[in-house]
Amino acid sequence: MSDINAAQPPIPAASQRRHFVRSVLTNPTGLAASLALLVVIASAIFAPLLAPNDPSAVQIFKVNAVAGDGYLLGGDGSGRDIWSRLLHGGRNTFLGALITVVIAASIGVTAGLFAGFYGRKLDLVARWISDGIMALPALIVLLAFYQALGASIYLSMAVFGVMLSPGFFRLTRNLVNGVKNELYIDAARVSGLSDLRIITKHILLSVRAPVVIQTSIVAGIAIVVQSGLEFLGLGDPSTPTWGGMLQDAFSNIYVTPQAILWPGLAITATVASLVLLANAIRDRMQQGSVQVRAPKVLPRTVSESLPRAAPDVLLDVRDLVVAYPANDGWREVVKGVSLSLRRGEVLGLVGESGSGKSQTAFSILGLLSPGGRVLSGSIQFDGIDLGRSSEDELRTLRGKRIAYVPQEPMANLDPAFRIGFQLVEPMMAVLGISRAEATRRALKLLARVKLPDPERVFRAYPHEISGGMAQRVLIAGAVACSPDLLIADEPTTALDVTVQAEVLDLLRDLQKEFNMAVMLVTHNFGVVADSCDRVAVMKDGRIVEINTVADLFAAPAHDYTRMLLGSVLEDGMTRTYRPPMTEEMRA
Ligand SMILES: Nc1ncnc2c1ncn2[C@@H]1O[C@H](COP(=O)(O)OP(=O)(O)OP(=O)(O)O)[C@@H](O)[C@H]1O
Repeated sequence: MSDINAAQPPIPAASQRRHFVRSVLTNPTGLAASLALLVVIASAIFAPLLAPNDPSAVQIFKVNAVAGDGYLLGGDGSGRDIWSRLLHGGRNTFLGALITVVIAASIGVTAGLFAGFYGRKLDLVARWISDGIMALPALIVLLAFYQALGASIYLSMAVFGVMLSPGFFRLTRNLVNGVKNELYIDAARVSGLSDLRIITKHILLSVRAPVVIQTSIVAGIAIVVQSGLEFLGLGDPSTPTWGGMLQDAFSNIYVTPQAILWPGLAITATVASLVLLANAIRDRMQQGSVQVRAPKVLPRTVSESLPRAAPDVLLDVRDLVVAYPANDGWREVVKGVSLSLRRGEVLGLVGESGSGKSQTAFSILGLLSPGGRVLSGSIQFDGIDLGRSSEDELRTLRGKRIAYVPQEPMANLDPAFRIGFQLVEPMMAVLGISRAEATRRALKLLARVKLPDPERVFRAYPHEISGGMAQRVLIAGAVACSPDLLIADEPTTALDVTVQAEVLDLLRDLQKEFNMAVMLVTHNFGVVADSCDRVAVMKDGRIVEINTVADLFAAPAHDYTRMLLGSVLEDGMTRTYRPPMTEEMRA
């Protein structure tokens, strides 16, 4: 069965939930399973209306009768209507399964939530109990309880619910362990929410999807086990159930072999539908976060022919429009951006949060988030039209000629591998060099980015180094193949202020050494002043001003630039330039 042992991001909004359900139903398996379940459940609910006969009424002349004469599917060994018993049997079978699922999920999920959240002794005790229950042979326990508690299959199913609760417990506990240290949980704690509210609101939300899958599977198991017990003769013979029908049909198999078909089919179809529905939900979850389906109509078209950029221009972006699907069509997040970057030049991309800086950078890298599209415009890199390049061509460019330094260094190193491995493998693949040569170069690069004791860092795992060291490692990896263009997306934001300055100095030195063009995405005009030749100011997905750093600081043309510079001045962050005081600023 699938891996459902991973917490999923919460699916918060009602509209997103609707999209989630819709996308499960657009999967043919999900749709077929849901329809089948709907039919079976509806016929069980409306059994008293749909059943033509009393399911317990015996007609002696209809014993093992063939279909017809008021008995749609024939009569059973006691002369009762198989069709009516099938409908009513569904009711009773579902009731048994429901009891099992409710008890298993309530005990298991509650225990898992609290044990996972609080850990320590509570977790230890809960695990002991769970392991103890799992060690019991379920069938023997059920038979013993049946003897002790009397002939009620529902009591047995309640006991079976307790036996299945460790499955829910383990799943939930593992999921909670995965999410309880997330920042949004810390934020909820800091905001003063009680533990109970955090557990029931935030944590339960993020673990519910795998729990839903588990519920579906357990319901299938409960139906099979209940039918099995009834087939063995347990349960109330006067109550119609699918398992009881199986037993009756089996004892008359040589007289009316077809009678076993109907309860068998009902059980098989229901259990298969539950498992297939669980698989469809799991498949949907594995596709990642909920996405809005892309509208079919594109508002603009990608330009057909590109005028060739000037020879010293390495990157030429023209009228770039990037959009994401929204409920009412496309939502443009980059709205006609044009910029160019010469070889060896450093361009700063500044603007407030959400102004489209990263989306501009990611479209150059060809790494927009799922759903994101370049709707129009063009991106030329050294004469290559990136909009028309295949994914393979882009991958080759990204590895070798266009490098990227991310915002969160730790999140971009794989915790499972040593630093050395993460530097050496890409170098071997991209440059086609031997492991020994790649190792030699990696050590040299680690020394070049001024990491103390490069040998130790080479052998270290990411958690054994600091954030600043991790960023140096990533910079070393980025320049390993002497790229022509380096895109650095707020490379110092996650770092300590003193480390920020060192990393910026390093980037500047490497830029000169490798004569790289650098696109530096930042909020910080101080960084622009220190590191860039030119700067583009973005607001609401557009470039409102682009100029050399000196001219822009000396005479900002746009109100928004002046406002940004004004706020920088208040923070005292600009180290080199001081913007001139405008009338507004004086006021
Ligand atoms: N995956 C996505 N789906 C939909 N919209 C997105 C997605 N990623 C980003 N956006 C939207 O694109 C817009 C621009 O985001 P972008 O990340 O480029 O901002 P930014 O200027 O880099 O901000 P910051 O400095 O905070 O990183 C924002 O309104 C954001 O909500």
